[in-house]
Amino acid sequence: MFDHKSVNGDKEESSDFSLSMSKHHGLFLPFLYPCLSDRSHQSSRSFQRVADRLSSQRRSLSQSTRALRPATSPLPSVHKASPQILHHLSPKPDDYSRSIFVDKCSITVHAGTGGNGCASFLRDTHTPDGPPNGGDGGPGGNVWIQAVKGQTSLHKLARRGTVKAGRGIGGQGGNRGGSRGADVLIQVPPGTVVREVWRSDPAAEEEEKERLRLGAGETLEFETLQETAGRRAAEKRERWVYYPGAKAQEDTRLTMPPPPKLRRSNLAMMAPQAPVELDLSEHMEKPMLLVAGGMGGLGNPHFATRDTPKPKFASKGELGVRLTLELELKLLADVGLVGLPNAGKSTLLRSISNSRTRVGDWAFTTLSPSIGTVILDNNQGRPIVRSGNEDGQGPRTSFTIADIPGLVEDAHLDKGLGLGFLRHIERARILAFVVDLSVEDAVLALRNLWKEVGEYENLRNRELNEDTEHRMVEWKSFDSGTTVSSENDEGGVGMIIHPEPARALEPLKLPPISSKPWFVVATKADKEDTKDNFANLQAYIRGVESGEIDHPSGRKNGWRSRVAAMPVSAIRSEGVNRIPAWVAALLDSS
Ligand SMILES: Nc1nc2c(ncn2[C@@H]2O[C@H](COP(=O)(O)OP(=O)(O)OP(=O)(O)O)[C@@H](O)[C@H]2O)c(=O)[nH]1
Ligand SMILES: [Mg+2]
Repeated sequence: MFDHKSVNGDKEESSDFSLSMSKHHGLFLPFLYPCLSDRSHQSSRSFQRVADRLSSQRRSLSQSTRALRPATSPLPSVHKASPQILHHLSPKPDDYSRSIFVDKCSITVHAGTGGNGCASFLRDTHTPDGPPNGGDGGPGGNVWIQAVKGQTSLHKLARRGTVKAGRGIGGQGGNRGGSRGADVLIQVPPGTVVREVWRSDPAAEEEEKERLRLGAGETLEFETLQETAGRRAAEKRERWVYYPGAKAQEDTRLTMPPPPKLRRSNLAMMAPQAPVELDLSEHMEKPMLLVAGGMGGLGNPHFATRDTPKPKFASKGELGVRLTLELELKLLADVGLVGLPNAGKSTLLRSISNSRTRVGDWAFTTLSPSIGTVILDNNQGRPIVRSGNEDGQGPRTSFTIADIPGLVEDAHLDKGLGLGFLRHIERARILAFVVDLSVEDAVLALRNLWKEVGEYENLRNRELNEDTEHRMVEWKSFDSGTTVSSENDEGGVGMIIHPEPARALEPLKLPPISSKPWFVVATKADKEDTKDNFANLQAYIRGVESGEIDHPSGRKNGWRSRVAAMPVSAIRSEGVNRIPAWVAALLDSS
């Protein structure tokens, strides 16, 4: 049923797919609630087969000694010590792995500085005072960026803070050029948006200064003789290296040519134009150049003239470009688990993925999102759930699930763990609403969750509009261009700031939450007296799907095709194997 053709291919098969999807009302029940099942659906068989295979595979992996209960037997209430509860799903308080998750960070990137040129002269037995033969310095290292599958968080980069490429090696005597500095590669998860906040580009800044100095003329007039002397002395220090034999005093008296213009390497043409704005939504086979290293300095033969045939100086390597970038995950995971505190989200995540997130019988056990990966493979190189685009990147072998900390009422007013966590919800491709069947009316719980999500979305849109208006006003007060000029009191000369001050970035634009595919996971179905609650929930979902009942977000064009409610007992790992197959099919069709 979930093969490639049925998802991507011809009409007939896809209609079979949607038919079988729409018959889910009978599909998910026999496992936990046999009396509610509708046995007439023949199309559920293959689905059941896939789920059973996943189930047997997982059972053998967890080495559970649990005996399967006959499907028709009544389900007893759960006790902590019950041998039927899988120990990794009801772990001891300290049995969890810490997950460090960062979805937004800012880093400073330094392209490598070029190596210095060399000032040396040929010396051998027959040539005591030979011609200049200093080699050029090597260029500085480049910084590359690549989105790679399998990465889920930016925490490593956030901790690193600054990424520096290697410095070019200086030239040597005998016309030997220095080697290139070491490149660095920044790896980010697919779905990362990279935006430039600040840039210092010595070559561009010098060009700009030169243009203003020559073009406007005023600046030169204002420069006193003392200032000019100061500038030249600074240039001597910053732009030149001297032959070791040249005496310190001689340095200052040397008549130096004007320093060579700062150059850009050919590679720099490949780097994205300033300001950098990249949306790395897909896995990249090859890295992409972010910023090229500075050019190496020139050796002393470059400065030999008729008047100075043996220059005792060479130029220094050029400083590399420095950037401050803001990295933000636009896509957190394929599925986001949304539910009240203590609903059982972490247990569910542990039962279907490799995650070892913390589980506890109290609210707010999970304090920051953690991501689990669900492998759709039978560990023998064959996908157990066939999914993925044939013409795209081949079959899908896994997907990711984010355990988002519990939502409470008025979370959109920053209550509970607040807005930060609502922000994560809009970064999941599919939403899985987790409701606890044993606590309260599941329909009410679902509607409250949607209400919070909807309120947050309204709030965010309002903020976004206000922000845009604010920006428009601010924009008018500045001159456009690379320099920022502000009129002084007398309405005189503009002030030129190099490098440009940091930019304020707009919030990312993301698709509306109500348009995301969603489904409901009704957990703790093993507890007593949950049957009616589930039946109500299922009737509600059926109504939403058929359009008789409004979308729970209250939006007219909210996503309502193929909505489902699945009863599961995460703690016993019962009913959960339907989730991977369902998600894979949703991912394929969205
Ligand atoms: N009987 C039963 N208990 C469950 C089930 N799933 C989870 N629990 C229990 O419910 C409690 C809360 O589970 P968690 O997975 O920590 O809940 P959570 O939604 O992650 O909670 P927060 O992290 O606080 O938002 C734990 O004591 C679990 O053992 C289930 O399917 N059946
Ligand atoms: Mg949790």
